[in-house]
Amino acid sequence: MSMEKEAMRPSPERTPIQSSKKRKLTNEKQSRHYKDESTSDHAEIQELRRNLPVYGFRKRLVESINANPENKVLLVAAETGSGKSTQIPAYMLPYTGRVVVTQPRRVAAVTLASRVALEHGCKAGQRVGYRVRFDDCTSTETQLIYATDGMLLREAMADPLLQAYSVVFLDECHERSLQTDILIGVVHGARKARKAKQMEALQLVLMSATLEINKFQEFFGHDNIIVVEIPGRQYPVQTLYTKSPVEDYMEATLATIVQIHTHELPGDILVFLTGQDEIENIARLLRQALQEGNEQSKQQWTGDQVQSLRDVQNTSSSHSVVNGVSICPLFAALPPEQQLLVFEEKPPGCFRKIVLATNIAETSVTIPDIKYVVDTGKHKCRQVLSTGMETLQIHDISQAQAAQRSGRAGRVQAGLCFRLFTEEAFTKLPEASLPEILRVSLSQVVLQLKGMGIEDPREFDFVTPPETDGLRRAVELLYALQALDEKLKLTDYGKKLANLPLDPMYGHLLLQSTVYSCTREMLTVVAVLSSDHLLFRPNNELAAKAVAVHRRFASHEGDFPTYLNVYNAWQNEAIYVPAAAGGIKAQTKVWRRDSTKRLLHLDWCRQNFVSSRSLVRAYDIRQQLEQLCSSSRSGLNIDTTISCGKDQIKFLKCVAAGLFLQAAGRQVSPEISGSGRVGSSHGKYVTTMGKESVSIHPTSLMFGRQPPPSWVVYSELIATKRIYIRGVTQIKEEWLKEVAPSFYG
Ligand SMILES: Nc1ncnc2c1ncn2[C@@H]1O[C@H](COP(=O)(O)OP(=O)(O)OP(=O)(O)O)[C@@H](O)[C@H]1O
Repeated sequence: MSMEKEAMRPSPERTPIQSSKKRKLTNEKQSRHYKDESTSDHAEIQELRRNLPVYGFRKRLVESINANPENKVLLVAAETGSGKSTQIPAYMLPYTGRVVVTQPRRVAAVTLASRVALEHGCKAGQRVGYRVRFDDCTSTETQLIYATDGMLLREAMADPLLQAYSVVFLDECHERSLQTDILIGVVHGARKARKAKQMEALQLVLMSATLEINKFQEFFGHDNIIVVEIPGRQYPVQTLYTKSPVEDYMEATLATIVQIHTHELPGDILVFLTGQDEIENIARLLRQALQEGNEQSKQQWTGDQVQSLRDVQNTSSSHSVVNGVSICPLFAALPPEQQLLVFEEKPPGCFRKIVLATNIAETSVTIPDIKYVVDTGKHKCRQVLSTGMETLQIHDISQAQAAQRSGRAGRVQAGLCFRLFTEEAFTKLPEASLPEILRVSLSQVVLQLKGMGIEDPREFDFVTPPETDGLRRAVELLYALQALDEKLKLTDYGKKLANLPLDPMYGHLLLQSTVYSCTREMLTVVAVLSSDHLLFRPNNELAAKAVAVHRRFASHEGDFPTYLNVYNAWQNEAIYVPAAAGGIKAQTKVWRRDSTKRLLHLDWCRQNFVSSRSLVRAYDIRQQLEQLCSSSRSGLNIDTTISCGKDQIKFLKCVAAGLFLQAAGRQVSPEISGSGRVGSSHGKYVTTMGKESVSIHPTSLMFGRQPPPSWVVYSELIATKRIYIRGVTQIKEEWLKEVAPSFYG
């Protein structure tokens, strides 16, 4: 791609967004997450807070929430970076009981809590804390909780009146995430119920930079809301467009990063890509470009070492420093502690950070020192096909998302946003994103609503009601899982499913393990499925070695038994001590005393081309699921030690029983069989639900297996140019009738 610098220059008529007031705080002293209060410049942080646009509105905001006898809903619309998420909830603290602020994403909830704790002179978990799936960092003294929307929804299942809270803030409402949308209805219901019972009023605040005020006026009623619009932003962000459409946005991304790096002033770069694959590819190409650049002009880029950050496995998705440039990936599947590395200061000798992120960095997060944003204008989002199957596909973003992305610059200094599309293309983007409720499978939501006692989901107060077809499909799925009875009431089994923080299908897989006596094994499989890809395949000369090493884990039966083999091998051959129990230091101590020649966790992972992060995350999730399953409070009371041992059939039947709705049979194409290539990796399968034609994904161990399995179940569908299945395990067709007679009988 030829992307001339001139093409990216701002045209005179494009005036950058103006700051309401010039601020002259230097960014060197910006405090970082997790920095102890004693070492931070508290006075400077307080001055920063006073300089935020929302500060002048604090009295009005507090009064709107506090002196609000009619209990109206407050809508706050203010620019990105103006202080909504960090300041407004905290303004309420002296005047109210417990406050919860929801975020669509966990990284935002965690980093906001850390930042606000720092601003208030405490540590996360004290007065300010967070709650995200599999991680509760709150205590009895916590008054301000940042939580993912999913976590608050889960709390509402146990406490529909949300009695623990005085004020609920729903942040980033413009995103219309499924859980936030449902929460709006749930909190609305809780408010009415509390009023009817003459209990303390529950205050509700909706916040966003790009709030569709009309939509919410319609929902709550014009007279029931107070709108506070706060103008101005802290620092200006100049937006630049390409002169003509780019042909290949990956190429354009790389060229733009290199262009910024070589021609623009110091400042960190945040790049929005669609997923892990793209991030890893750009990271690899960037490392090459930086190394080559260094060969050509050593004097231009200081620092000449390729180094890895401490404790981080050197894989293509790891943080790495090349010639003084730190390359940091940020995507949802990265374990939380890896995600947080992005927010840390650059290592010594490093003068620029380049963050390669998915849309998890799009809202609510402040990555200090970001001056440049590169926006591909794309994201990956879930979409239900007409057959009811859910896929992940790449789509254009909305104008609201583009505004959020550019808002990640200009938070601690003036910024520049490079949009890799034309201005005309921008005007053609939809103003707001299509609410997630219209795009995704609703089975989990229907299960949650039923768990909250809402018998008929059609009667729920939806901001945007889902399509009847979507609801019908969700109810059918839950009925097929026997979570609902003939009258569509939640069964006891359904209650158990609703208590698991898992997709209903994975929850079902886990609960089926009690029937097939393989709970120990299935806990591991479900934990691995909730983590990320375990096996790491490098894109370089080590690829063949990795394939050979992986062979020892490979099970002829497919991906699930292979996951189990990897996890069990790690448990037997590696020494791992979780951070809470002493981490690396404790591991090294055990290792010194160990006579069995086990390897340290990271060494084992490196040697076996296994992602250390995915294993640690799977380990954490497994621990928590195990606790939940065995506790009587959850109503599950499962013996988590029951194992099928070497009885592979029990294990495979359980996989079939858990995923019977995701089964596919092999379709032998005549032309392929005619050419004698029966069973080649080109083999296609047809799903039993929806009769979709699918292929095995190349990352599955089943890809290209000879002979190919006749019947499989799968954990995931991926749609690119064709539809692929991943997490593929071989089953027998006759098992389907045995394990799900009411469906296949
Ligand atoms: N971790 C951090 N490090 C440094 N400064 C921060 C940090 N978090 C927040 N800030 C400062 O506080 C400002 C306000 O952040 P806040 O997240 O409250 O804004 P916001 O209005 O909620 O933005 P958005 O709509 O993008 O979520 C930022 O612009 C930045 O100047």
